[in-house]
Formats: sequence, structure tokens, C-alpha cells
Amino acid sequence: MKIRVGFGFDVHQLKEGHPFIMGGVKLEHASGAYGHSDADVLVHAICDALLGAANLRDIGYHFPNTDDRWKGISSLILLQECISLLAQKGWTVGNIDAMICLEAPKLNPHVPAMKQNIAKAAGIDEDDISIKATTNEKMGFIGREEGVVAYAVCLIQKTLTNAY
Ligand SMILES: Nc1ccn([C@@H]2O[C@H](COP(=O)(O)O)[C@@H](O)[C@H]2O)c(=O)n1
Ligand SMILES: C[C@@]1(CO)OP(=O)(O)OP(=O)(O)OC[C@H]1O
Repeated sequence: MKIRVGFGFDVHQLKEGHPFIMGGVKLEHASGAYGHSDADVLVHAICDALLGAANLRDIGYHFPNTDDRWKGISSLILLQECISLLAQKGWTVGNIDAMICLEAPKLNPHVPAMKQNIAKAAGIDEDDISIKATTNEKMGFIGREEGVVAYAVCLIQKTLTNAY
């Protein structure tokens, strides 16, 4: 068995009156994340962790923000695409651990639904995806609620076939 780890990071601006999608869940909040897709910062960080682990470049390489095919797209679809890219190289996901840095709203009540959405899109058990959140203690651009950040790490695995 060969295993690899990956790391992903993403950041998006928060804009008033914009929808706020996180882990495929629509959060009720005065502002929301702005981007070319649905700006789901958590799912983007996870995509980059998975692509990085498999040495498959990054999310912007596969889904450029200049391509209208990805405009407004649900990032869960991009996650499914990333899982297919990994599968083509024989990789399956071991586990994912993610951290969101956001001042408000509180994410804890939404974590079960986010885990369910991500597990379904990635074809993994909910027990293999962990989602955590922290504020930035009112400091910096996150503290001023100008932006949201997410980090993710993952482990991927493949069974090596013996050529002899
Ligand atoms: N947007 C957020 C931020 C934090 N949480 C939860 O609150 C706990 C305390 O956060 P601090 O930043 O004050 O340490 C944190 O451990 C999370 O459980 C949250 O749900 N949503
Ligand atoms: C997902 C893509 C593509 O719609 O757009 P954004 O939603 O702007 O997200 P980002 O994390 O900046 O980078 C990847 C992009 O190419």
C-alpha cells in the first residue's frame, strides 16, 4: 500500500448580500463568500489537498476562473471531478481533516450537514471527514469579517500491484 498526504488552503472575500455556501450548506448571514464558482472555501481547500496529494496540480489548473463552464458551479461537483482525477491514477481517499477560519456565523450547528455533503460528493464515509472552525479572535481581515479562510489535509492511498 502506498500512501500520500496533501495540504490545501483557500481564501475568499466576504461581500454583503452575497450567498454564503460552505461545505454545500447555505448559511444564513448578512454577507457571503464571493468568487467565480459558488466560492465554497472549505470544498476548495479539500480539492487542493486531494490534488496535491496525488501530484495533480491545483484547482485553478483544472477549473480555471476564466472558463464559463465553472461560473457559479457548486464546488461539490468540482470535488467529484477531483475524486475522478485521483481514481484515474488509482488513488482513493483515506481521510480528510479541515479547518475553517471565520468570525461569524457559528459553523458548529452546520458541521453534520457539511460532512454529509462532502462525504457523498467524495464517495467516502462521514467518519473519514473532519471539519473544525475557529474565529480569528477579531484580528486581521478575518476578524473584520472581510474574508474567510479554510485549510485541509488529507491522506490518499493505493494498492501497489507486484510486476513480478
Ligand atoms: N465560525 C465559527 C468559529 C468558531 N466556532 C466554534 O467556536 C469555538 C471557539 O472559537 P474560538 O475562535 O473563540 O476559539 C471553536 O472551537 C468552534 O467550535 C464555530 O462553530 N464557528
Ligand atoms: C473554483 C474556481 C473556478 O470556478 O473559481 P473560484 O470560485 O474563484 O475559486 P478559487 O478558489 O479562487 O479558485 C479556483 C477557481 O478556478
